[in-house]
Amino acid sequence: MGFYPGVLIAADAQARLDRMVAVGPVGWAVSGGVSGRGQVGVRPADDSGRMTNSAITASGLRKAYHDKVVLDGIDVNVRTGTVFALLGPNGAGKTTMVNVLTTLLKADGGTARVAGHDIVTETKKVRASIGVTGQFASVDELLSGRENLQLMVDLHHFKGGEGKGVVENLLRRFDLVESADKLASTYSGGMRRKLDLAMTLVGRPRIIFLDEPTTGLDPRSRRTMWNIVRELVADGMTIFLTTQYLEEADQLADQIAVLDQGKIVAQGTSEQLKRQIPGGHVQLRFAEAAQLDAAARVLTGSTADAESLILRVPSDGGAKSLRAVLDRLDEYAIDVEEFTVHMPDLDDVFLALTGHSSTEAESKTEVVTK
Ligand SMILES: Nc1ncnc2c1ncn2[C@@H]1O[C@H](COP(=O)(O)OP(=O)(O)OP(=O)(O)O)[C@@H](O)[C@H]1O
Repeated sequence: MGFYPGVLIAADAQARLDRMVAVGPVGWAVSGGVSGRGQVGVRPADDSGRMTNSAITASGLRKAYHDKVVLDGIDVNVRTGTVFALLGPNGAGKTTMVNVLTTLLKADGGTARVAGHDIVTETKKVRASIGVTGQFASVDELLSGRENLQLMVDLHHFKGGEGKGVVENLLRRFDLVESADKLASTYSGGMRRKLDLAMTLVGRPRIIFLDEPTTGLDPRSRRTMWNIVRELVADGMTIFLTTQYLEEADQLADQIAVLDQGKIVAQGTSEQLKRQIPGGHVQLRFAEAAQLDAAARVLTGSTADAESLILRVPSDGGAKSLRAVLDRLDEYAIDVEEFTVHMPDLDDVFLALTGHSSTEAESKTEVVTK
């Protein structure tokens, strides 16, 4: 699933222009430098005009396709200037959630406000406040990077020189200067994603929806995208991110919601989620069954797997408890082949919460583009 933010932007250029005029002249931070959290972001106001700290709120959102329930009463609260990650395997309903919040799709029930505006009754205002990049970039392949950006600028009707400044600054900020005049069709997957995001930023959105921004990217491009996201948040933007990568949510998100079969099965910080499952353990591999049995007898609470000759010993991963395990083995002259410390990660969380691993989702990951 994915969608084409270009349609959204084109349909709403005037509203964005109105907002930009209200906000003031365009001035891009070339370096993407830190300007302080919350400094740039304007707090949304609710109907009574009160300022709120929530960039996005949703309550009881429901959506079904025929008899298939995709969103089954979703509640979220995304604080302004933070990264919120909606984590789930393929088909969990992530794109549907993004489409509903960005007003591209009507929910069957529930309410939501984005940038303080109701997604049903204030569609235009919502659209004027957000930027969206999907899994499938809205980049026009027959244009160069610079031309794609210029097209966005033209849609926003910047005045004269201001528009040129925006294009050049974004090219520099996203490290696209060298390839600016090459056709986007020659860009790598990572470059295309960067260009897509740069195009979204032309409208100076306060809230950005990134629908699986790194799916299919190689590890280096993924890290580049993570750094860009961190810079955007440092500049005061709010990011609603969907991902099927546990590490991505762990790395970027202030809050993570785990979506499974239409429901949010857990929500919290990465640390809070990790705390919901049993603690870490030390894994010891032995060369012989006799050694495994001996170790199992002297290390209390351990569980042995005779086939793999592996013993799991509960541990907090701290130096003290690790030393205690090794000292005990020494004391009984038991030789260990391999010693690894395993602290719980989000994959363990997913397994504990949903009863199934996220491996299914990750193994689907499409062809990696360089
Ligand atoms: N227009 C549609 N008509 C019918 N079913 C749909 C439609 N759009 C999505 N679905 C179904 O709804 C479910 C959720 O889809 P969605 O795209 O929201 O999931 P996702 O978590 O974004 O997954 P992916 O990572 O594969 O994009 C899937 O089973 C999908 O097949």
